[in-house]
Amino acid sequence: MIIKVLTLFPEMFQGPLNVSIIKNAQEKGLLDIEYINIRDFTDSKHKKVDDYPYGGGAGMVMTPQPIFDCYESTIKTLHSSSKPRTIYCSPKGKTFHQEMAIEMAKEKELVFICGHYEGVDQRVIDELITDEISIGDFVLTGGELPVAVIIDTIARLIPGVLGQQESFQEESFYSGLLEYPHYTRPQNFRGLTVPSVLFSGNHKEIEKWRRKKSLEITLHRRPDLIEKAELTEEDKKNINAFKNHC
Ligand SMILES: Cc1cccc(C(=O)NCC2(NC(=O)c3cccc4nocc34)CCCC2)c1
Repeated sequence: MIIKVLTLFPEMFQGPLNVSIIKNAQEKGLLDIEYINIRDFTDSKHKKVDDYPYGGGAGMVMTPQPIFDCYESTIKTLHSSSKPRTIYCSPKGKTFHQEMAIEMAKEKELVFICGHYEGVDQRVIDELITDEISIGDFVLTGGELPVAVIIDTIARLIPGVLGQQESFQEESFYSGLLEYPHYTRPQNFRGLTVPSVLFSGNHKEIEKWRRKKSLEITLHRRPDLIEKAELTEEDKKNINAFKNHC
């Protein structure tokens, strides 16, 4: 997959997308991420990329010219004849969730445009953007971190990016429930012990315990996920038992 990120701050991405699994994916050639600095495309002699908002008000707005020129130059380097999927992260966007990551991971090429200050001139969104996406309801200083989050969720879905072991984790998410508690060595840490079922070697019992813990945690913290999950008869019995105990 080829990803182009149009941003004023390419350095913002050097940390999160240059380590571990995502770095590995790029080294394996499964993913090619290029950062293009929008500032390199401004035609103002003072390198201006933002300006005061028409109609007044606080803050600055990113001007359209550098973004349009940066975008047009970028898509020339892409292979798809049609206009590529172009994502703008913003508080007004559709709330991001795993299904959207799965759908985007099927694309061969993706372009991200990062807003900063108060955002981009609306004409950028109207003319260039195919998907306006939000990662949640909170205030940020810029749209770079949301782009990094979305790239992370997509990259791990590209075949070959996750090792055998990690991709197994993938399955657990699709159960639609929150994960059971994880434990590792030592068995007794400062007197804090690990549930004994995990040493029983009885994989059926261990699976039952894990499923029960997932249901319990999900019921308490994200009951909305229970509605959507595929539940067995045993799951429903366990849920009723939890509800009766509460
Ligand atoms: C609830 C709310 C209301 C009004 C403004 C803001 C706000 O944070 N405005 C600042 C910007 N925020 C985001 O881009 C941004 C923020 C949050 C989630 C996101 N998911 O994608 C992009 C996201 C917009 C231009 C530059 C940064 C937030």
